[in-house]
Amino acid sequence: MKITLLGYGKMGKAIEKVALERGHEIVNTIDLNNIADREKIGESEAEVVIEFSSPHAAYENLKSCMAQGVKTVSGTTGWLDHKEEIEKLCVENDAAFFYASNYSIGVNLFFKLNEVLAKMMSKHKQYEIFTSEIHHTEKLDSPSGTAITLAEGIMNNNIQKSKWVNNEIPKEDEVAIWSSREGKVPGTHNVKYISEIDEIEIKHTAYSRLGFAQGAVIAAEWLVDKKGVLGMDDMLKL
Ligand SMILES: NC(=O)C1=CN([C@@H]2O[C@H](COP(=O)(O)OP(=O)(O)OC[C@H]3O[C@@H](n4cnc5c(N)ncnc54)[C@H](OP(=O)(O)O)[C@@H]3O)[C@@H](O)[C@H]2O)C=CC1
Ligand SMILES: O=C(O)C1=N[C@H](C(=O)O)C[C@H](O)C1
Repeated sequence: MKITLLGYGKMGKAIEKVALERGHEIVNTIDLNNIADREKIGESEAEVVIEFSSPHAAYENLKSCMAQGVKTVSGTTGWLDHKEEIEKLCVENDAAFFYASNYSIGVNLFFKLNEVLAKMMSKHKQYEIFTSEIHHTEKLDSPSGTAITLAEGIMNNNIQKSKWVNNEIPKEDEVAIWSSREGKVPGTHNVKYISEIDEIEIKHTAYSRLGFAQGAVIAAEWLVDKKGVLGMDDMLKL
């Protein structure tokens, strides 16, 4: 498969390594230095674009890919206010758009576990919900996209919770996300239910970026013969 990487930082480089190991070809890597290439992806030999850039750049990158009808896998976080618009452009231009806040298979199992636990715990009001995420100090957005997906999983399964707040004391209808930035941590997420007498905790710890990169390449392999708006639930059918 011929791949263009849009965004060539820590994730772009990890994805390149996995893609080459799986026998794919990287036909271009685009970052700020050669951003003009972005407008020509549709005419290039790339069969799929993998976009991991930065929260302020993703919207323009994805608008361009969709307008060109390009099949695109994106993992960039912190831009999701525009997601519906990108999905609409995808359909209008007969493109393909695959998005996940986290491409790790383990995290996607953890998302399902979180939903099941949230449903179970919604009947046990003596437990307070506490979610947290820890990432490396270079991370630009807060809270992490993964923490937002976890909070949404809780809200969808507990009618008492209707929004999330970051690093502030939650009101009764809010899910608290506590975010911190430490050293080179690849990504740690935690959901706790705390009562006066005990606590229940589920936790996912990424040891490196390998799981994110593998998941993104597997998503690209899956997307290459598809069209429309797709995600991990469509691919993994967990
Ligand atoms: N969904 C998932 O599974 C995962 C998602 N992520 C997310 O992916 C994103 C990238 O993470 P990471 O690789 O660690 O970040 P980095 O900061 O290491 O890399 C970002 C790269 O994007 C480049 N860039 C900036 N603006 C543009 C632009 N307009 N077009 C193309 N490239 C651009 C940067 O270039 P320059 O250095 O010149 O600014 C840099 O090379 C983040 O939002 C992060 O949260 C990360 C891991 C997993
Ligand atoms: O920026 C990162 O590094 C990561 N970002 C994603 C997020 O915001 O959830 C996924 C992963 O945790 C690593």
